[in-house]
Amino acid sequence: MKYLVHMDVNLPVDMPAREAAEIKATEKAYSQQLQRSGKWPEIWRVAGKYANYSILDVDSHDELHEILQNLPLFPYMQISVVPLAKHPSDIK
Ligand SMILES: O=C(O)C[C@H]1C=CC(=O)O1
Repeated sequence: MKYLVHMDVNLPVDMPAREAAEIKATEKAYSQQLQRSGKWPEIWRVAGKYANYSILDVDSHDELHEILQNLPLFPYMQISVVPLAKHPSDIK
């Protein structure tokens, strides 16, 4: 099951720089582990914003929720999810 996920990050302005750097590094490792596993096949930066559009490919709504909830930046994100169905004109 594929989902288009929009993540908009808003770190508190008073978060210490070291804490912000640590959380971003942990987030990157978590994201890259999921990319290697095939569950997070696409991630794109929204130009000019601390936001991304991603494709996640998982087995269930529950698995998607688990992955998103475990994002280290989850407490600082606005997330929206669009479930994707196959388009009838897709030739693949
Ligand atoms: O930078 C972001 O868009 C937020 C987050 C999502 C994956 C990752 O490595 O960081």
